[in-house]
Amino acid sequence: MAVINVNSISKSFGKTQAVKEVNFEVEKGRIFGLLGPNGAGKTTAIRMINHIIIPDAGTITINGRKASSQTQKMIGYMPEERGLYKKMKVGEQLIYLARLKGLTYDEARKTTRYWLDRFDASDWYHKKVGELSKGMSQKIQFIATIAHDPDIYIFDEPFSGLDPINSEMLKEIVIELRQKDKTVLFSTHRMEQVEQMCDDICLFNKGQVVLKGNLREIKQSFGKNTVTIEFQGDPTFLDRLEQVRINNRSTNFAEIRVLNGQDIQQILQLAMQHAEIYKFERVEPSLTEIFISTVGEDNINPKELA
Ligand SMILES: Nc1ncnc2c1ncn2[C@@H]1O[C@H](COP(=O)(O)OP(=O)(O)OP(=O)(O)O)[C@@H](O)[C@H]1O
Repeated sequence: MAVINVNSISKSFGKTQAVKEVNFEVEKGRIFGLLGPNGAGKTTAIRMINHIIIPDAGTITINGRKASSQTQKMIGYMPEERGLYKKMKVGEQLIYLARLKGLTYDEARKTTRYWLDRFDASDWYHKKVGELSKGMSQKIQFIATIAHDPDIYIFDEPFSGLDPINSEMLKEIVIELRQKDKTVLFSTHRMEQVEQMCDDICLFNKGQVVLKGNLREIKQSFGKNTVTIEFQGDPTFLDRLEQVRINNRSTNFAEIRVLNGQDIQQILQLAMQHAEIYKFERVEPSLTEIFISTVGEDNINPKELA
């Protein structure tokens, strides 16, 4: 039985259909990524799973029980809009929130100390939340979500605002949750995080699911019609390639998706005429490429895909 079962849910706000007949399942002990361009309906779906808003149609079950204020208690939920009490001190706030989730004072204090220490944030115990930077309060919000040790976690854009060190720390903790057989669903625009963490994904576009399943299988199904190239020299030869789409381009690297039967050998030959080639490899497409080819370039602001 799936831990989270989303069955044909729809939701409109006035004339905007935010979510349209969406289905997906999240299995126990797995990390599930919810992806999609801005406005695709991810947060609306997440709010429905957390019973913050109610679907116009369709059903959601959590561990087999219809989503309700009761199932809300089974979930550690970090919403997109971060809500901490700015005037309260970090330590007392985390203890207060953990106690609301049912922990005794001693348990709440112990877990607060543990997680602040894990995030190198023990010094903040007596600081007011209002004095923290965006990234610092993001970490506190994350601790508040996980400290009571629920079995299900839902994070809406957990990496936004975090520097690379803290993103890495958060990633490690999410992977640890899976090792403890916890179930995690999170939304993100950070494709590299998804590639490194997720077992399964669901890609939304315009309120509908356009791609879902096991990440490994999805990548395999796209075939090895992509090359990555590392080179030294003038990168403008890349602009001369026809019938390709270039992603993840930098001064000495590019990921080239080969379209319409373009010959990979010709790409190599052209590259060798203009640059010193360090590496030329035929690979499965990156998730960025899968995202763009599925959703369509017109629907994406490139800045969305970090
Ligand atoms: N409370 C609301 N009232 C009116 N429209 C809303 C409301 N919430 C969401 N929408 C609309 O529903 C659509 C889906 O929004 P949603 O926030 O679910 O997208 P998202 O995929 O989470 O986007 P992003 O990646 O930008 O966070 C958008 O067109 C948005 O304007």
